[in-house]
Amino acid sequence: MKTFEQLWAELGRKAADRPEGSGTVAELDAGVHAIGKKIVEEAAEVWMAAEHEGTDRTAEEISQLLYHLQVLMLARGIDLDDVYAHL
Ligand SMILES: N=c1c2ncn([C@@H]3O[C@H](COP(=O)(O)OP(=O)(O)OP(=O)(O)O)[C@@H](O)[C@H]3O)c2ncn1[C@@H]1O[C@H](COP(=O)(O)O)[C@@H](O)[C@H]1O
Repeated sequence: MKTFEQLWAELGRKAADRPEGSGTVAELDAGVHAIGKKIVEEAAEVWMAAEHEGTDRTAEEISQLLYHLQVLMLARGIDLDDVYAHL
């Protein structure tokens, strides 16, 4: 288990160190357009899970959506504080 902030720190390190086999590095290399499509796909899966599946499945889909949102933030150079400023 990890928190949103712990995942953010981990993904930041992956983006900087670019370790072999990292899905995050591959997704960053695919670019903002591809990451955006992944976000839309995961958002739809969150919606479907919330309507038709259980709490655990919905939480899992939400975690994947949060992951892809963080990858997009890295791709666009957006920090947590940039987002928190709008909450
Ligand atoms: N939390 C996640 C995470 N959530 C979602 N995903 C990715 O998003 C995909 C979503 O799963 P789906 O089943 O919806 O997608 P799919 O269509 O079956 O898979 P794809 O064909 O799209 O890859 C997964 O296959 C992962 O590629 C994640 N990939 C990585 N992480 C975490 O990110 C960290 C860094 O990961 P790496 O960069 O891969 O080392 C690690 O702590 C990981 O646990």
